Parts: sequence; C-alpha cells; structure tokens
Amino acid sequence: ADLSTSIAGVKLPNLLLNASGVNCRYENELQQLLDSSAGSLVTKSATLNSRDGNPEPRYAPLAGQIGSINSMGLPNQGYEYYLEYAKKFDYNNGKPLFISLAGMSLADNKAMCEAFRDANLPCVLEINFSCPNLPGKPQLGYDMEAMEAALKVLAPIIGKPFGIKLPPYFDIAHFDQAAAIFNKFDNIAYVTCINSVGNGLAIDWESETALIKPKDGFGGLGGLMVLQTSLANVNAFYRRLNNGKQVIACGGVTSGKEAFLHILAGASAVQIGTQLQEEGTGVFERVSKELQEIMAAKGYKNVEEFRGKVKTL
Ligand SMILES: O=C(O)c1[nH]c(=O)[nH]c(=O)c1Cl
Repeated sequence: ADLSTSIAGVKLPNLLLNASGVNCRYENELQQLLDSSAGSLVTKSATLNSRDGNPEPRYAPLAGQIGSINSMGLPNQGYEYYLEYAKKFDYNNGKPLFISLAGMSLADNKAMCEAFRDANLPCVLEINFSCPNLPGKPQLGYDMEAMEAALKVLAPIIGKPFGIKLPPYFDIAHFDQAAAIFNKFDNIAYVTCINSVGNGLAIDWESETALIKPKDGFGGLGGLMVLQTSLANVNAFYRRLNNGKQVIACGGVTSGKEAFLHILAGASAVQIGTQLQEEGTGVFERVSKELQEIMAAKGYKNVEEFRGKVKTL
C-alpha cells in the first residue's frame, strides 16, 4: 500500500516521521532518521543560543509502557547549527527536512525566521508554540492573543508554507478560537497536534519520589496514554481548518493501529515520539508494515481513501 503524502508542498515517501525532540538534536541522530524507514525528519526545537537544558533525570518512561514524562528544558545546539545542517542537506535524497524553532521570545523567533528566510532553503519551518518545560514561561499556544500577534509578525517573514506545533487543547471553545486564528494566515500549511500534555507528575510508589528532577517532577506527558487527547486535537483541527491546511498527528503512536486511527481522524502525516525514544529507529519499519497490513486487510490502497473518514454515531 502507498504510504506517501505531501505536506506544505514537500513530498514524503512515507507519512511517518519523528516527533521533534526525539533522536534529532545532533547530526548523527538526524542521519539515523534519514537511514531509517521514516519518510522525513524534524529537528529538535532550536533557540537563538545553544542550551544544555534542565538537570537530569529529565525523561522517564512510565511503568506498563503507557507513556513517558519529560522536562528536557529545550536542550539544543542553537539555531545556527540547524541552519548549517539545512544548508548542507541533500534535498534530492527523497526525504524532506522539517526545522523546528522555539524562540524564547518573539524577537528570537523573528531573528531565527529571518535567518532561514534569507538562506532561502527548501526545508519547512515548524514553529513550536508549545514547550511546557521552561520554568516561568507560559506556553504561547495557550495565549490566543499572543499567538495571533506572533503569527502576524512571523508568517509574513517566513513568506512560504510553514507549520505550527500545538499544545493539546481540552475545550471546544479553544479549538474554535485557535482554528479561527490559523485560518487567517494563508501560509500556515499545517498544524502538528499534539505536543506533550503539559505538567503531569509521575511518582514512583516504592521510593515515593518523582521520576524526574526539574520543576518538582512536573513534565510533559507523551505516549499511548495521550492517544485519545491527540486524536481529538487532530480531528478538531481537521474539521475546522480550511483552504487545504493539513494536520500532522503526534501522540500515542506505538503501532500501525494508532497511526491508522490518526489518519482516520484526519492526519496527513504521523509523528512518533515516545515509542521512537523507547524502541529506536526500527519503529518506523515496524509501524509502516503494521499500517500496510491493516490497510490491506481493510482493502485500502492509499491513505486518501480513509483520511478523515472517522464515522460518528
Ligand atoms: O522540554 C523540552 O525540550 C520539550 N519537551 C516537550 O515535551 N515538548 C517541547 O516542545 C519541548 Cl521544547
């Protein structure tokens, strides 16, 4: 079965890729993604300057393989590292490149977007409005006015199709408000739903201790336990966005089954985070095979036949 897709004007031979933040901080990790069955790759969210991130332990899988908690604190090499990578990238290799940016301020985001604009590269920018792990920094994705004000500055600078990484929303009014904002910007080509479910607390019952060190153990939740929230966000924006805007799913994909569900919910591509962290890049081959088996069993030849076709009662 054909798992290819197009997003923001670039073609992915396989709709599976990594979630920003996992296995994508360093060039060697990005090469592992290129060498895998993933159809594309997205870099670790970049800030103006390089960052070490929060003290460790800052990531932990949850017991029973239900998910993960993280408070990495935006460790990255600084945007110029990823700009150089994007300049050297072989855009004829068959897999497109997505670059994630997470400025600590609008000025930082503006400076980074201007630098990528001036470099005039085929990579696609994904602006991260949803990092939940910077002490004292509210997620921009939860401040509708600030998010719109930022987009009014950044969208014209970027000047070509780009995407936004969104936090999970839990209120229909927020789906309505956020989608109404995004529909105002012609070059928002897609939204990625969802980032981790912010500020969960994982505690080990034997040691009576939080699993991670930063922020008294508070961190973003990912993995299978966030699947239904992720499906809802994917479908909510799929129903609300217009003019061909697409949704990339992220959240709870451990097998072909969850990837299939996300496509039913409306996803054009599917990112894998926690399961990639736990299993390694072989996850892309496995999930691709499982998804193709499901499609064959159901008689689907390509994903367009069932994308967004979730039935309601
Ligand atoms: O702590 C992080 O680096 C982090 N962790 C997340 O779960 N989502 C993000 O967008 C980021 Cl930037």
